[in-house]
Amino acid sequence: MLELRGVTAGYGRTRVLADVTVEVPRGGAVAIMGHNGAGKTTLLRVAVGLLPVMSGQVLLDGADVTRLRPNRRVARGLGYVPQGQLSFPQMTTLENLQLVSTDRAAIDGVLDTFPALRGLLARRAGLLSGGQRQQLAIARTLLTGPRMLILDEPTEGIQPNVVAEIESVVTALTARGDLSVLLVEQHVGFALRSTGSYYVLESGRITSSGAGGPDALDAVRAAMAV
Ligand SMILES: Nc1ncnc2c1ncn2[C@@H]1O[C@H](COP(=O)(O)OP(=O)(O)OP(=O)(O)O)[C@@H](O)[C@H]1O
Repeated sequence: MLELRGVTAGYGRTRVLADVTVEVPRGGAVAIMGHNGAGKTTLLRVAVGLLPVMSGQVLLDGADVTRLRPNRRVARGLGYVPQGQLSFPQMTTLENLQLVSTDRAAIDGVLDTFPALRGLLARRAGLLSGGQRQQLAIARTLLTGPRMLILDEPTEGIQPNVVAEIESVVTALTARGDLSVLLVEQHVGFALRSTGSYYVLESGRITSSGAGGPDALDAVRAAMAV
């Protein structure tokens, strides 16, 4: 479970987030939506500990982690997949995974969620498609065994015909029940289908929130049209 309580944060003296409160329940999945520049990545960076709060608190499984460094949060079960499908391009898919764990059983377990990667283990990551590289980035983070997974725009820069593949991976993860997920995603339909609740962030403030599902589509579109 992850909670941001009344978080105000930004860069230098510039405030980007103002009094933001977000809760991801244990085993639940939450989507954050909003226009470019609304502060979504900033919110995730605060959750992970890459950016300090100006005020407010971050709680992980009920414990106050506001002052903990990112590596200490990871040790407590936080996993973060930043934007950009990051991988080491000269290394193979398998070698990229082995940077986190050389336990073949653990790698096999994670690959169950990424059947597309199984046949690509010997291929250099630099030769993978954007969608495949995104799956590799998520798989690598899953190898750290997180209970709380943070995904920043997994479909960013992905060809439209592969977005459904990423959606099915994310949906499989959010359906697991033993993993909490915080998802930033521009594709509103995908975000609502794969999560249980949503928040809309506009100019650093939460302007709308509610239960997810297809019924929320109109509410979110209206909130984002303002
Ligand atoms: N390192 C930084 N230094 C100064 N300002 C920054 C920095 N990173 C982001 N910002 C500013 O903070 C605001 C919010 O940026 P952020 O990346 O959190 O938005 P976002 O909602 O994730 O946008 P996008 O959908 O484009 O990724 C923007 O005005 C941005 O210019």
